[in-house]
Amino acid sequence: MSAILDIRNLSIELATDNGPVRVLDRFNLQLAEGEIHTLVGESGSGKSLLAKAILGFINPRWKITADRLWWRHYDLLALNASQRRIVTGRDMAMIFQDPSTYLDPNDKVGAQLRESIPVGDLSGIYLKRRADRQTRAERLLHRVGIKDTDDVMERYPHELSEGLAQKISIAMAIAHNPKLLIADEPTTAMEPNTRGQIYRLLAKLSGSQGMSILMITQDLTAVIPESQRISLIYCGQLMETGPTEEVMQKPYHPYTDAMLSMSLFNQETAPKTRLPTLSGAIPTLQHMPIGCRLGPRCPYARSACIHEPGLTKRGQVEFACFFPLREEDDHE
Ligand SMILES: Nc1ncnc2c1ncn2[C@@H]1O[C@H](COP(=O)(O)OP(=O)(O)OP(=O)(O)O)[C@@H](O)[C@H]1O
Repeated sequence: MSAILDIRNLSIELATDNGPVRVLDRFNLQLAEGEIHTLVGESGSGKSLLAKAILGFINPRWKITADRLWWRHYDLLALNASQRRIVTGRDMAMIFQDPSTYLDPNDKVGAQLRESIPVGDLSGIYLKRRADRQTRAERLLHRVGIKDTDDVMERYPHELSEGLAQKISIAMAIAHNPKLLIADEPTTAMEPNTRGQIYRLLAKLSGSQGMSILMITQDLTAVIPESQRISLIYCGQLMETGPTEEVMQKPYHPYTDAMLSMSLFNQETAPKTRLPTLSGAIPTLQHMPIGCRLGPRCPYARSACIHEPGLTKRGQVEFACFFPLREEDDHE
Protein backbone atom coordinates (compact mmCIF):
# COMPACT_ATOMS: atom_id res chain seq x y z
CA MET A 1 0.00 0.00 0.00
CA SER A 2 1.40 3.41 -0.81
CA ALA A 3 0.49 5.62 2.12
CA ILE A 4 -0.45 9.29 1.83
CA LEU A 5 -0.20 9.47 5.63
CA ASP A 6 2.59 7.37 7.10
CA ILE A 7 3.06 7.21 10.86
CA ARG A 8 5.68 4.93 12.38
CA ASN A 9 6.43 4.60 16.07
CA LEU A 10 4.81 7.88 17.06
CA SER A 11 5.00 8.57 20.80
CA ILE A 12 3.56 11.49 22.74
CA GLU A 13 4.80 12.02 26.26
CA LEU A 14 2.95 14.29 28.68
CA ALA A 15 4.24 15.56 32.00
CA THR A 16 2.11 14.43 34.96
CA ASP A 17 2.52 14.77 38.75
CA ASN A 18 4.00 11.26 38.71
CA GLY A 19 6.47 12.06 35.95
CA PRO A 20 6.24 11.71 32.19
CA VAL A 21 3.61 9.38 30.71
CA ARG A 22 3.51 8.08 27.18
CA VAL A 23 -0.10 8.62 26.16
CA LEU A 24 0.70 7.44 22.66
CA ASP A 25 3.20 4.62 22.67
CA ARG A 26 5.04 3.87 19.39
CA PHE A 27 1.84 4.09 17.41
CA ASN A 28 1.65 3.15 13.73
CA LEU A 29 -0.89 4.18 11.13
CA GLN A 30 -0.86 4.15 7.35
CA LEU A 31 -3.59 5.75 5.31
CA ALA A 32 -3.89 5.37 1.53
CA GLU A 33 -5.22 8.06 -0.79
CA GLY A 34 -9.02 7.99 -1.01
CA GLU A 35 -9.26 5.39 1.76
CA ILE A 36 -11.60 5.38 4.74
CA HIS A 37 -9.66 4.16 7.76
CA THR A 38 -11.48 3.68 11.05
CA LEU A 39 -9.63 4.14 14.33
CA VAL A 40 -11.41 2.39 17.20
CA GLY A 41 -10.60 2.76 20.87
CA GLU A 42 -12.28 3.37 24.19
CA SER A 43 -12.43 6.77 25.84
CA GLY A 44 -8.99 8.03 26.84
CA SER A 45 -7.09 5.69 24.52
CA GLY A 46 -5.33 8.54 22.70
CA LYS A 47 -7.44 8.93 19.53
CA SER A 48 -7.83 12.70 19.81
CA LEU A 49 -4.16 13.16 20.67
CA LEU A 50 -3.26 11.25 17.52
CA ALA A 51 -5.57 13.52 15.49
CA LYS A 52 -3.93 16.57 17.07
CA ALA A 53 -0.46 15.27 16.24
CA ILE A 54 -1.48 14.77 12.60
CA LEU A 55 -3.06 18.22 12.37
CA GLY A 56 -0.20 19.89 14.23
CA PHE A 57 -2.38 21.15 17.11
CA ILE A 58 0.41 20.43 19.51
CA ASN A 59 1.12 21.76 22.96
CA PRO A 60 4.80 22.80 23.00
CA ARG A 61 5.21 20.99 26.33
CA TRP A 62 4.36 17.59 24.78
CA LYS A 63 7.32 15.51 23.80
CA ILE A 64 6.64 14.05 20.39
CA THR A 65 8.92 11.53 18.73
CA ALA A 66 8.46 9.34 15.67
CA ASP A 67 10.48 7.29 13.24
CA ARG A 68 8.18 8.70 10.61
CA LEU A 69 5.36 11.23 10.55
CA TRP A 70 4.89 11.91 6.90
CA TRP A 71 2.00 13.51 5.06
CA ARG A 72 2.44 13.13 1.28
CA HIS A 73 6.07 14.21 0.75
CA TYR A 74 6.23 16.33 3.91
CA ASP A 75 8.12 15.21 6.98
CA LEU A 76 5.71 16.91 9.41
CA LEU A 77 8.08 16.87 12.37
CA ALA A 78 10.71 18.70 10.32
CA LEU A 79 8.37 21.60 9.44
CA ASN A 80 8.27 24.72 11.56
CA ALA A 81 4.96 25.95 13.01
CA SER A 82 4.07 28.26 10.13
CA GLN A 83 4.97 25.70 7.43
CA ARG A 84 2.89 23.17 9.32
CA ARG A 85 -0.09 25.55 9.43
CA ILE A 86 0.11 26.02 5.66
CA VAL A 87 0.15 22.28 4.96
CA THR A 88 -2.64 21.54 7.45
CA GLY A 89 -4.78 24.48 6.29
CA ARG A 90 -4.46 23.48 2.66
CA ASP A 91 -4.70 19.68 2.85
CA MET A 92 -6.57 18.73 6.01
CA ALA A 93 -9.87 19.32 7.80
CA MET A 94 -11.65 17.96 10.83
CA ILE A 95 -15.24 17.49 11.91
CA PHE A 96 -16.39 16.82 15.45
CA GLN A 97 -19.07 14.98 17.37
CA ASP A 98 -20.87 18.21 18.14
CA PRO A 99 -21.16 20.35 15.00
CA SER A 100 -22.05 23.38 17.09
CA THR A 101 -18.37 23.62 18.08
CA TYR A 102 -17.76 24.42 14.42
CA LEU A 103 -20.65 26.82 13.84
CA ASP A 104 -20.97 30.39 15.11
CA PRO A 105 -24.35 30.63 16.90
CA ASN A 106 -24.68 34.32 16.02
CA ASP A 107 -24.28 34.05 12.27
CA LYS A 108 -26.61 32.69 9.62
CA VAL A 109 -25.53 29.48 7.90
CA GLY A 110 -25.19 31.22 4.51
CA ALA A 111 -22.77 33.82 5.85
CA GLN A 112 -20.65 31.14 7.53
CA LEU A 113 -20.56 29.01 4.40
CA ARG A 114 -19.57 31.96 2.21
CA GLU A 115 -16.84 32.79 4.71
CA SER A 116 -15.43 29.24 4.53
CA ILE A 117 -14.66 29.56 0.81
CA PRO A 118 -10.93 30.22 0.34
CA VAL A 119 -10.19 33.76 -0.85
CA GLY A 120 -7.70 32.41 -3.40
CA ASP A 121 -10.55 30.66 -5.24
CA LEU A 122 -12.23 34.01 -6.02
CA SER A 123 -11.26 36.68 -8.52
CA GLY A 124 -12.61 39.83 -10.18
CA ILE A 125 -14.29 42.90 -8.72
CA TYR A 126 -16.10 42.88 -5.38
CA LEU A 127 -19.59 42.23 -6.82
CA LYS A 128 -18.37 39.30 -8.91
CA ARG A 129 -16.51 37.82 -5.93
CA ARG A 130 -19.65 38.15 -3.81
CA ALA A 131 -21.79 36.42 -6.45
CA ASP A 132 -19.15 33.69 -6.84
CA ARG A 133 -19.10 33.09 -3.12
CA GLN A 134 -22.86 32.66 -3.13
CA THR A 135 -22.73 30.19 -6.05
CA ARG A 136 -19.89 28.26 -4.41
CA ALA A 137 -21.81 28.12 -1.10
CA GLU A 138 -24.87 26.72 -2.91
CA ARG A 139 -22.69 24.14 -4.65
CA LEU A 140 -21.20 23.11 -1.33
CA LEU A 141 -24.68 22.51 0.07
CA HIS A 142 -25.54 20.41 -2.97
CA ARG A 143 -22.39 18.37 -2.40
CA VAL A 144 -23.58 17.43 1.08
CA GLY A 145 -27.03 16.56 -0.22
CA ILE A 146 -28.95 19.71 0.78
CA LYS A 147 -31.35 20.80 -1.94
CA ASP A 148 -33.30 23.64 -0.35
CA THR A 149 -30.29 25.91 -0.20
CA ASP A 150 -32.16 29.24 0.15
CA ASP A 151 -34.02 28.10 3.24
CA VAL A 152 -30.97 26.57 4.94
CA MET A 153 -28.74 29.57 4.28
CA GLU A 154 -31.19 31.87 6.05
CA ARG A 155 -31.21 29.81 9.24
CA TYR A 156 -29.17 30.22 12.43
CA PRO A 157 -27.34 27.12 13.75
CA HIS A 158 -29.85 26.59 16.60
CA GLU A 159 -32.61 26.26 13.97
CA LEU A 160 -30.94 23.21 12.41
CA SER A 161 -31.53 19.56 13.28
CA GLU A 162 -28.45 17.62 14.44
CA GLY A 163 -28.03 15.88 11.11
CA LEU A 164 -28.42 19.10 9.13
CA ALA A 165 -25.93 20.91 11.39
CA GLN A 166 -23.41 18.10 10.84
CA LYS A 167 -23.93 18.31 7.07
CA ILE A 168 -23.24 22.06 7.21
CA SER A 169 -20.10 21.49 9.25
CA ILE A 170 -18.99 18.90 6.66
CA ALA A 171 -19.74 21.40 3.86
CA MET A 172 -17.56 24.00 5.60
CA ALA A 173 -14.82 21.47 6.25
CA ILE A 174 -14.62 20.43 2.58
CA ALA A 175 -14.86 23.99 1.17
CA HIS A 176 -11.13 24.02 0.45
CA ASN A 177 -11.15 20.47 -0.99
CA PRO A 178 -8.98 18.86 1.70
CA LYS A 179 -7.19 15.62 0.91
CA LEU A 180 -7.64 14.34 4.45
CA LEU A 181 -10.72 14.63 6.61
CA ILE A 182 -10.51 13.56 10.24
CA ALA A 183 -13.98 12.76 11.54
CA ASP A 184 -13.92 12.54 15.35
CA GLU A 185 -17.01 10.55 16.35
CA PRO A 186 -19.18 12.49 13.89
CA THR A 187 -22.42 10.67 14.68
CA THR A 188 -22.16 9.61 18.32
CA ALA A 189 -25.20 11.44 19.66
CA MET A 190 -27.37 10.90 16.59
CA GLU A 191 -30.32 8.63 16.00
CA PRO A 192 -29.72 5.69 13.64
CA ASN A 193 -31.36 7.26 10.55
CA THR A 194 -29.37 10.48 10.78
CA ARG A 195 -26.25 8.51 11.58
CA GLY A 196 -26.73 6.47 8.40
CA GLN A 197 -27.19 9.64 6.33
CA ILE A 198 -23.95 11.16 7.61
CA TYR A 199 -22.01 7.94 7.01
CA ARG A 200 -23.36 7.62 3.46
CA LEU A 201 -22.41 11.23 2.81
CA LEU A 202 -18.84 10.74 4.06
CA ALA A 203 -18.46 7.54 2.03
CA LYS A 204 -19.73 9.35 -1.07
CA LEU A 205 -17.32 12.25 -0.56
CA SER A 206 -14.42 9.89 -0.16
CA GLY A 207 -15.43 7.82 -3.21
CA SER A 208 -16.18 10.72 -5.55
CA GLN A 209 -13.35 13.03 -4.59
CA GLY A 210 -10.59 10.69 -3.53
CA MET A 211 -10.56 12.29 -0.08
CA SER A 212 -8.97 10.11 2.61
CA ILE A 213 -10.98 9.90 5.81
CA LEU A 214 -9.74 8.96 9.25
CA MET A 215 -12.92 8.02 11.10
CA ILE A 216 -12.54 8.00 14.87
CA THR A 217 -14.94 6.05 17.04
CA GLN A 218 -15.23 4.33 20.44
CA ASP A 219 -17.49 1.69 19.11
CA LEU A 220 -17.17 -1.06 16.51
CA THR A 221 -20.86 -0.77 15.62
CA ALA A 222 -19.98 2.58 14.04
CA VAL A 223 -17.62 1.00 11.50
CA ILE A 224 -19.17 1.45 8.08
CA PRO A 225 -18.94 -1.08 5.22
CA GLU A 226 -17.03 1.48 3.11
CA SER A 227 -14.19 1.56 5.66
CA GLN A 228 -11.33 -0.25 3.92
CA ARG A 229 -9.04 -0.48 6.91
CA ILE A 230 -9.37 -0.46 10.66
CA SER A 231 -6.97 0.09 13.56
CA LEU A 232 -7.65 -0.66 17.21
CA ILE A 233 -5.94 1.39 19.89
CA TYR A 234 -5.81 0.64 23.63
CA CYS A 235 -4.14 3.02 26.11
CA GLY A 236 -2.07 4.59 23.36
CA GLN A 237 -0.83 1.30 21.91
CA LEU A 238 -1.82 -0.15 18.53
CA MET A 239 -3.44 -3.53 19.09
CA GLU A 240 -4.39 -4.62 15.57
CA THR A 241 -4.69 -3.09 12.11
CA GLY A 242 -5.70 -4.42 8.71
CA PRO A 243 -8.47 -4.70 6.14
CA THR A 244 -11.74 -4.04 7.97
CA GLU A 245 -13.57 -7.20 6.95
CA GLU A 246 -10.69 -9.51 7.76
CA VAL A 247 -9.98 -7.94 11.15
CA MET A 248 -13.64 -7.98 12.16
CA GLN A 249 -14.27 -11.52 10.97
CA LYS A 250 -11.09 -13.20 12.16
CA PRO A 251 -9.31 -11.08 14.76
CA TYR A 252 -5.87 -12.08 15.96
CA HIS A 253 -5.86 -9.79 18.99
CA PRO A 254 -7.84 -10.49 22.21
CA TYR A 255 -8.67 -6.78 22.38
CA THR A 256 -10.33 -6.82 18.95
CA ASP A 257 -12.26 -9.90 19.99
CA ALA A 258 -13.42 -8.19 23.18
CA MET A 259 -14.52 -5.10 21.30
CA LEU A 260 -16.42 -7.28 18.85
CA SER A 261 -18.14 -9.05 21.74
CA MET A 262 -19.15 -5.73 23.21
CA SER A 263 -20.55 -4.48 19.94
CA LEU A 264 -22.53 -7.69 19.44
CA PHE A 265 -23.76 -7.32 22.99
CA ASN A 266 -24.82 -3.73 22.29
CA GLN A 267 -26.73 -4.94 19.27
CA GLU A 268 -28.52 -7.42 21.54
CA THR A 269 -27.36 -10.37 19.49
CA ALA A 270 -26.22 -13.42 21.42
CA PRO A 271 -22.48 -12.94 21.89
CA LYS A 272 -20.62 -15.94 20.54
CA THR A 273 -17.05 -14.73 20.74
CA ARG A 274 -14.51 -15.99 23.24
CA LEU A 275 -14.47 -12.97 25.48
CA PRO A 276 -17.76 -11.48 26.72
CA THR A 277 -16.13 -8.34 28.11
CA LEU A 278 -12.80 -7.29 29.52
CA SER A 279 -12.55 -7.47 33.28
CA GLY A 280 -11.25 -4.50 35.23
CA ALA A 281 -11.06 -0.90 34.13
CA ILE A 282 -8.95 1.18 31.79
CA PRO A 283 -5.82 2.18 33.75
CA THR A 284 -5.32 5.82 34.60
CA LEU A 285 -2.46 7.84 33.18
CA GLN A 286 -0.63 7.53 36.49
CA HIS A 287 -0.83 3.75 36.52
CA MET A 288 -0.01 2.60 33.00
CA PRO A 289 1.03 -1.08 33.03
CA ILE A 290 4.43 -1.87 31.61
CA GLY A 291 4.72 -3.99 28.47
CA CYS A 292 1.39 -4.71 26.79
CA ARG A 293 -0.99 -2.27 28.45
CA LEU A 294 -3.92 -4.65 27.97
CA GLY A 295 -2.08 -7.25 30.09
CA PRO A 296 -3.87 -6.75 33.45
CA ARG A 297 -7.28 -7.04 31.75
CA CYS A 298 -6.46 -9.75 29.22
CA PRO A 299 -7.49 -13.34 30.11
CA TYR A 300 -4.77 -14.67 27.80
CA ALA A 301 -1.94 -12.69 29.39
CA ARG A 302 1.16 -14.54 30.56
CA SER A 303 4.43 -13.42 32.07
CA ALA A 304 5.87 -12.53 28.64
CA CYS A 305 3.29 -9.75 28.38
CA ILE A 306 5.25 -7.52 30.75
CA HIS A 307 7.38 -6.90 27.66
CA GLU A 308 5.91 -4.80 24.90
CA PRO A 309 5.09 -6.99 21.91
CA GLY A 310 6.25 -5.68 18.56
CA LEU A 311 3.98 -5.85 15.53
CA THR A 312 3.54 -9.26 13.89
CA LYS A 313 2.50 -9.20 10.25
CA ARG A 314 0.24 -11.88 8.79
CA GLY A 315 -0.78 -11.06 5.24
CA GLN A 316 -2.26 -7.57 5.35
CA VAL A 317 -2.97 -7.66 9.08
CA GLU A 318 -0.60 -6.53 11.81
CA PHE A 319 -1.13 -7.11 15.52
CA ALA A 320 0.76 -6.56 18.76
CA CYS A 321 0.32 -9.72 20.81
CA PHE A 322 2.56 -12.60 21.87
CA PHE A 323 -0.42 -14.96 22.07
CA PRO A 324 -2.75 -14.32 19.14
CA LEU A 325 -6.15 -15.98 19.03
CA ARG A 326 -5.41 -17.82 15.83
CA GLU A 327 -2.65 -18.90 13.51
CA GLU A 328 -2.49 -17.69 9.91
CA ASP A 329 -4.10 -20.81 8.47
CA ASP A 330 -6.69 -21.06 11.22
CA HIS A 331 -9.99 -20.79 9.32
CA GLU A 332 -12.32 -21.87 12.09
N1 LIG B 1 -3.71 18.26 27.20
C1 LIG B 1 -3.66 17.18 27.95
N2 LIG B 1 -2.99 17.18 29.14
C2 LIG B 1 -2.93 16.09 29.92
N3 LIG B 1 -3.48 14.92 29.59
C3 LIG B 1 -4.16 14.84 28.43
C4 LIG B 1 -4.27 15.97 27.55
N4 LIG B 1 -4.99 15.58 26.46
C5 LIG B 1 -5.30 14.29 26.67
N5 LIG B 1 -4.80 13.85 27.83
C6 LIG B 1 -4.90 12.47 28.36
O1 LIG B 1 -4.38 11.62 27.38
C7 LIG B 1 -5.16 10.43 27.28
C8 LIG B 1 -5.68 10.28 25.86
O2 LIG B 1 -6.61 11.33 25.62
P1 LIG B 1 -7.45 11.47 24.27
O3 LIG B 1 -8.29 12.70 24.39
O4 LIG B 1 -6.54 11.40 23.10
O5 LIG B 1 -8.36 10.17 24.30
P2 LIG B 1 -9.54 9.74 23.31
O6 LIG B 1 -9.25 8.34 22.91
O7 LIG B 1 -9.69 10.73 22.23
O8 LIG B 1 -10.82 9.75 24.27
P3 LIG B 1 -12.35 10.15 23.92
O9 LIG B 1 -12.85 9.05 23.03
O10 LIG B 1 -13.01 10.17 25.26
O11 LIG B 1 -12.30 11.49 23.25
C9 LIG B 1 -6.27 10.56 28.32
O12 LIG B 1 -5.84 9.87 29.48
C10 LIG B 1 -6.35 12.04 28.57
O13 LIG B 1 -6.79 12.29 29.88
